[in-house]
Amino acid sequence: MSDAVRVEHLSKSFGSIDAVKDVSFAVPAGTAFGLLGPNGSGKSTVVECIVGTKVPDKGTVEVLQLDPIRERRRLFQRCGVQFQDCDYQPEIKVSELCEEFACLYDSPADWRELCNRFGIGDKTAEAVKSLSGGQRQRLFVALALLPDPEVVFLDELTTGLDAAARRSVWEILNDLKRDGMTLFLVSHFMDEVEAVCDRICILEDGAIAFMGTPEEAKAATGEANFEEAYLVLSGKKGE
Ligand SMILES: Nc1ncnc2c1ncn2[C@@H]1O[C@H](COP(=O)(O)OP(=O)(O)OP(=O)(O)O)[C@@H](O)[C@H]1O
Repeated sequence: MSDAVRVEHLSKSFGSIDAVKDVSFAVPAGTAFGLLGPNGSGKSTVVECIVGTKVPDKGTVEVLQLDPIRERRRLFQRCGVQFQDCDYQPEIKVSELCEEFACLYDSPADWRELCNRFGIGDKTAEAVKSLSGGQRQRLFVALALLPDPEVVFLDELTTGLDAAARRSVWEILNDLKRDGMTLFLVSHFMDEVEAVCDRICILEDGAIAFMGTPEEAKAATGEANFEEAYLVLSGKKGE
C-alpha cells in the first residue's frame, strides 16, 4: 500500500516559538489518520505544511507523492481541505457556492448528491448565511469532498453538530474510507477519533508524544476509556 501522506523530520518555528519539532509520520492510502493534541500543540501548523500553505523550516512533506508547494496545482485537483468558513458573497445561495467550488475542479463530484448525503439537500436554494451553524458545518464538509479527492483534510469536523448528525457524518466517512479515500482528521473529540481513525498521532508542545492505534493508546496507559488514555498521553491528565 502506498502512502497518501508522508512527513519526515518536519520542523517549523515562529520567531522564538518552536511550533513543530522533528515530526515524522506516514498515512497509508485508504486509511484514516487522526492528529491530536492540546491547543497550541502544533496540529494546524503541521496540516498547513502538509497542504502547502506554510513552508517548513526543515524536513520534507509529500502528499500523493507530490510536493505540496512545487506541485500545488496538481495536488489541488486530488486533495480536499475543509474550511471552517470561507469568504463568500453575503447573499450567495448554497447551490451557487457549490457551483462556484465545482468550477474549480476538473472532475468534480455531484454537489447535489453530496448535499443530500449530508442532510442539507433541501437547503440548496437558501442563502448560506441563513443556515444554522451545524448545517453550514456540513456544507463545508461537503465542499471539501467536491474535488472527489483521494485524500481529504478535515479540521474539527463535527463541531456544532447534534448527536445524530455527528454519527451520520462518521458513517459517511467510514463509507468513503471503504471506497479507498484517505482521511486526515484534526480533532478534539475522542469519540469521533475512535469511531473513524485507524491510527493517531498525539502532539505535545510540537513534538510527537504518541503514535499508534486508539487500542494501543489504551493499552499503553492501562486506561479502558480512550479519552482518558488521550489525556494521559498528551500530558493533560489531572490538569
Ligand atoms: N503565524 C504564527 N505566528 C506566531 N506564532 C504562531 C503562528 N501560528 C502558530 N503559532 C504558534 O505555534 C504554536 C502551535 O500553534 P498551532 O495553531 O499549530 O496549534 P494547534 O495545535 O493547531 O492549536 P489549536 O488546537 O488551538 O488549534 C502555538 O504556540 C501558536 O501560538
